[in-house]
Amino acid sequence: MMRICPSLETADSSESQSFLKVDSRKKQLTLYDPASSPHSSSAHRRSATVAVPKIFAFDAVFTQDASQAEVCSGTVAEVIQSVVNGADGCIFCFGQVKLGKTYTMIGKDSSTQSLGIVPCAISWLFKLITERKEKTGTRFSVRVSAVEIFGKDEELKDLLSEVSTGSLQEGQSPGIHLREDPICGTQLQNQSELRAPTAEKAALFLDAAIAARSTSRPDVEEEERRNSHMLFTLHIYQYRMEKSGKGGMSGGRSRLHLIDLGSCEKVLSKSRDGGGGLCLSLNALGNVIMALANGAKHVPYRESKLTMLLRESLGNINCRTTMIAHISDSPANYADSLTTIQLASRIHRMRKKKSKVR
Ligand SMILES: Nc1ncnc2c1ncn2[C@@H]1O[C@H](COP(=O)(O)OP(=O)(O)OP(=O)(O)O)[C@@H](O)[C@H]1O
Repeated sequence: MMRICPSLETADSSESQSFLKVDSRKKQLTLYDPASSPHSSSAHRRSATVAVPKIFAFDAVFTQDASQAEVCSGTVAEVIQSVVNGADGCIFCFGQVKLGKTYTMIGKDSSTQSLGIVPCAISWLFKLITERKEKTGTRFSVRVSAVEIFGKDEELKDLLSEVSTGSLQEGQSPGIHLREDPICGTQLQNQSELRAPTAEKAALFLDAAIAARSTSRPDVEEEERRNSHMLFTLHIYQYRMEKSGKGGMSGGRSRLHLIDLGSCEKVLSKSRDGGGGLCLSLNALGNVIMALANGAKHVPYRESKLTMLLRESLGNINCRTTMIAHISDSPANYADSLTTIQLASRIHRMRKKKSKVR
C-alpha cells in the first residue's frame, strides 16, 4: 500500500504534480522522471534522456487528502481478520525521514479522527473477538507486549516493564534480549506480556509504552528519533471445545505485530566520519524487508538487533504482512520515492503470487 504525504519542503503544489500521477480507482501510480516529465520546462526535457513513465499497481493508494480513518480502515480489516482466524499478522510503515510514518501508525490523540493504525487495530480486534465469541463460543485471551530498539548502539528496551512490576527501577528489569534459535528462529525473550481483557486496557498499555519510549524524552536528538523502532504486539490466545463432544479443547496463539519503524537514515551533518554504524540506508532497510518477507534465512546486510526484530515479526512465511510505503511528491525526493515505490511494488507482486499459491 502507498501513502502520499505532504512534503515539508514543497510549498508549490503545481510543482508537486511533476513526477507523480495517481489513479485511485485503479490503485495505480504513474511515475515520470522529473527531468522528462510533461510538467517540466521544455529546455529541461530536451537536455534529458527521455525516460518512459513507470506504472505501479498496489492494493491501495492513499493520496494527501486521505483521512486517518480511510487509511486505517483500508489497512487493518484484512490483517485483523486473519489474526483472529489464527494466523500471524504484521503492519508497518516504510519510507524516508519525516514523512509521517509515526503519524500513520500511532496518530495523535487530540481527536478520534487523528488516531492511527495501532489504536484503531486494538479497537477492531476486540470488536471482532466479541463477535467471534458470540458466534462460536470460542474463548479468547489477549496479551500485550511492547519493545523499543533505539540509538546508534541499538539498545533494546521493554516498554512495559515498569507497568508490569509497578515501581521497578531501571537496571532491575528481568533482562529482555533477542535470541536466535536454530529451530524456532529469532525470539524475543523476557519481555513483559500483560493481560488486556478489554480494548481500553490494551490502549492504556499503548499509552504507557509510548510514554516510556526514548522519543518521548524532551531532549531526544534527531538521530535518536530516526533510530527508534517500536514493536507493539497483541498476542491472541484462543480455545474452543472440540466438536467431537469428548470434552477436549483445541486452540492456539496468533500475534499481531504493529511496528513503528524509524527511518534509520543518519543526520548528514553528523556523519562526516563516514562511519556507517548500525544505521541502515533506506535502500538497505528495503532489501532486508524484502528478503525477510520472501522467507530468506539470511538478510543481505550485517545482522543487527533491528534485523532480528524484523525477522521475529515478519520472518514467518505465513504472516499476513501489510506495508504502508510513504512517499512525498516533491521532485527533490524523486530518488528516494522511486526506491520506496519499487520495494512496495515488489512486495505487492510477491504477496499476489503467495495468495495464488494458497
Ligand atoms: N498526514 C498528516 N497530517 C498531519 N500531520 C502530519 C501528517 N503526517 C505527518 N504529520 C506531522 O509531521 C511530523 C513528522 O511526522 P512523523 O514524526 O510521523 O514522521 P516520521 O516519518 O515517523 O519521522 P522519522 O523519520 O523521525 O521516523 C509530525 O509532527 C506529524 O504529526
